[in-house]
Amino acid sequence: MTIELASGEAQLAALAVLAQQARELMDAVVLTDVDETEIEAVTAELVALTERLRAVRRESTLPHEFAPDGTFRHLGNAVVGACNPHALPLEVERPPEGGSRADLNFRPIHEGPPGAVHGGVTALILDHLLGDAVAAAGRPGVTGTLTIRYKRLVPYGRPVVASAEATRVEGRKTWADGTIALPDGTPLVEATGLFITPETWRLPNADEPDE
Ligand SMILES: CCCCCCCCCCCCCCCC(=O)SCCNC(=O)CCNC(=O)[C@H](O)C(C)(C)COP(=O)(O)OP(=O)(O)OC[C@H]1O[C@@H](n2cnc3c(N)ncnc32)[C@H](O)[C@@H]1OP(=O)(O)O
Repeated sequence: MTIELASGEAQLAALAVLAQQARELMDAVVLTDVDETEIEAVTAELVALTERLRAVRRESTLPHEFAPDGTFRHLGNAVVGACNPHALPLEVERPPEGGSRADLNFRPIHEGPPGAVHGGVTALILDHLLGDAVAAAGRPGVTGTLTIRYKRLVPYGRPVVASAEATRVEGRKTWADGTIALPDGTPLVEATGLFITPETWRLPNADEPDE
């Protein structure tokens, strides 16, 4: 059985709480050291819980939309979606001086090299943040290219700061730079991306170079 995507805000709020619990479950799974009997018992309970959630299904994840308060949101997004357990979720701010930034804390579930965050995970975060920065500059687009320079291992369990800004516009193409850094500003990962506004998103002045 499927239902329409339009859902009440109470259901979405409950779903966000469920997604957070699912994140805590994932964190518990990667760190648990209980014995195999307990693992099997928990697994059996999870099978039953999974089937309860599957009883009524959407046809796709929660969409890009405007919330009742007028803010734009994408609750099903893999990076920022409060209702998507895969999402950190990243809480992106747009400072008055421009660009985009987010305080974040990676977790053991994000491990790549021993004791550090997987490079694909930091690339995911920077892809989104650079994309948000070009959107904040009025040039929303999809990633054409993303270049990452890994300068130091990224720790999990410690606060880090991600930031990005649009740097150049040329027709439908917009470039952005970004970093993930320690709170003292020490850069850990740097990124440069080219974002392209698809023809179907055509902006009124998209063919006019801004420079
Ligand atoms: C409703 C939503 C609202 C959103 C509001 C904001 C929300 C808040 C922020 C969200 C932030 C999300 C951030 C995550 C963003 C992803 O992760 S998006 C997912 C990853 N990216 C993709 O899947 C893109 C897949 N590729 C495509 O869709 C198409 O190839 C593209 C990129 C739209 C280009 O197609 P096209 O428009 O047909 O391009 P085309 O006319 O051939 O070329 C145009 C120009 O771009 C160049 N170009 C084309 N492709 C490339 C490329 N890959 N590399 C370099 N140059 C290229 C061409 O050389 C050409 O250059 P010029 O000759 O004009 O100098």
